[in-house]
Amino acid sequence: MKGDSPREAAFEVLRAVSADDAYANLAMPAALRRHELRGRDAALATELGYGALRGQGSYDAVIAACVTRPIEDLDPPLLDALRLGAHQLLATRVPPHAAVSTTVNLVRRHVNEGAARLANAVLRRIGERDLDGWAAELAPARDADLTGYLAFRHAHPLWIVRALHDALGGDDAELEAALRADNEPAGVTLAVRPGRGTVDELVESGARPTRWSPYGAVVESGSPARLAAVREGRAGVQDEGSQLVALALAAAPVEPPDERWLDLCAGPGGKAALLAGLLTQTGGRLLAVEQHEHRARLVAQALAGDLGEHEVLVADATQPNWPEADFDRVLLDAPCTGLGALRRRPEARWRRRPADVAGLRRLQSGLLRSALWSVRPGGLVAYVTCSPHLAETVTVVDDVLAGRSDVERIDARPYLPGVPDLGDGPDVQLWPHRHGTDAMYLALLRRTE
Ligand SMILES: C[S@@+](CC[C@H](N)C(=O)[O-])C[C@H]1O[C@@H](n2cnc3c(N)ncnc32)[C@H](O)[C@@H]1O
Repeated sequence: MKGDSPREAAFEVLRAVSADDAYANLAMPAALRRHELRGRDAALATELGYGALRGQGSYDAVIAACVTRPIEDLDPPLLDALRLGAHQLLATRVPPHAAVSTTVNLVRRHVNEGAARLANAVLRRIGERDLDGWAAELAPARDADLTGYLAFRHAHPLWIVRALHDALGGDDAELEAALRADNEPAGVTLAVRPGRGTVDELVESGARPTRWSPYGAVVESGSPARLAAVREGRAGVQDEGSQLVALALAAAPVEPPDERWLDLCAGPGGKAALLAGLLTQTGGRLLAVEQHEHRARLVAQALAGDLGEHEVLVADATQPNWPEADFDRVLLDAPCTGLGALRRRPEARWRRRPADVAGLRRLQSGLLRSALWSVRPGGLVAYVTCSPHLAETVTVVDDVLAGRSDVERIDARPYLPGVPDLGDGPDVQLWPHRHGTDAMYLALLRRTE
């Protein structure tokens, strides 16, 4: 049993995701702890579990081609085990006989002997082709329908492939690179709280500095909680793209005074902590607003050791209860589909629905109006999403600015110094395949009157 603990852990995570709607990035660490997995065993469990979840749509199509009944009629634990087996056969270097026998054993333990026999037959059929072979059999032809082919080959729902295609301006080669990057595990990036922690300290503990953010460092292996700076609140987990967009808001010029900053959607507080740290150095005050009480508590925790003035307010930011035009800089890190962070959330692509976009877009527009209402003439608003979907990015900003003459869209690119491949501006779209960051979007807006 002990030797197979990585597969047990991966299987438990798949079960938690499909039966209980769990988030894999929370379920996996818990499963690793339960099975006391570390080092290579933990890495194997994570690769198998996350890989099976990322590839689920395509693996289900392959499994469906190898069984005679609809896959919805399969016992759910059997289906999850088959997904785990399909991933090992089609996307890892696990020898096929090991992929089959370990999966069959899982099914025997968790379902029954009859299901184990079925699993054995299905997995042998799956192993008759590699992923390209299955794509040739099940996906549209690459030449006839590129997005349909890529959706299968790189395991993304078609609507997401289309959204990324549009956001990349229709560049087919880049689209494939973007899809591939979503399937690459992302390292854990930390941000030090300015004035409280230093990147040198993280580097001395084995992390490597991020390429562009002067506050970031990447932890290649092990839990970040082992670092004293993280345990003591002087650094926190934050993607480099998130750091860069918050830093851009802080770097763009504003005529003094420049001392009242607002974070409209602050939970869980990563960007608020970065902004509060910067404000401590120049003197100023941060108001961090968050609608959900439990997330507001996380913001308060993130800001706990901050030496500057700050306040955390639980409120709906579409209904501001603070004075109009009272802030010099406003960050709106809007709730979004999260399509820019798919590499960190293995199951998210199959859970999100295209219908989510319209509701979010309405909320994003309402929040952006509040942000512009809150900022004083001459002040700046950063509209940020961790999604590159045009309906959540450029379109929201275009819609809200339409017919308004009191807001100027400024070129955000100079405020991400050194970052290459930022396109024609004025907005910035970061990409995992170009920048190694999450796909953060940033529009910088100045109130002119
Ligand atoms: C993308 S997250 C923000 C991430 C955060 N800026 C960070 O760096 O840690 C969006 C947040 O907005 C909050 N939110 C959603 N609707 C809101 C509203 N109407 N007013 C205030 N906060 C809202 C969500 O609860 C969520 O915590």
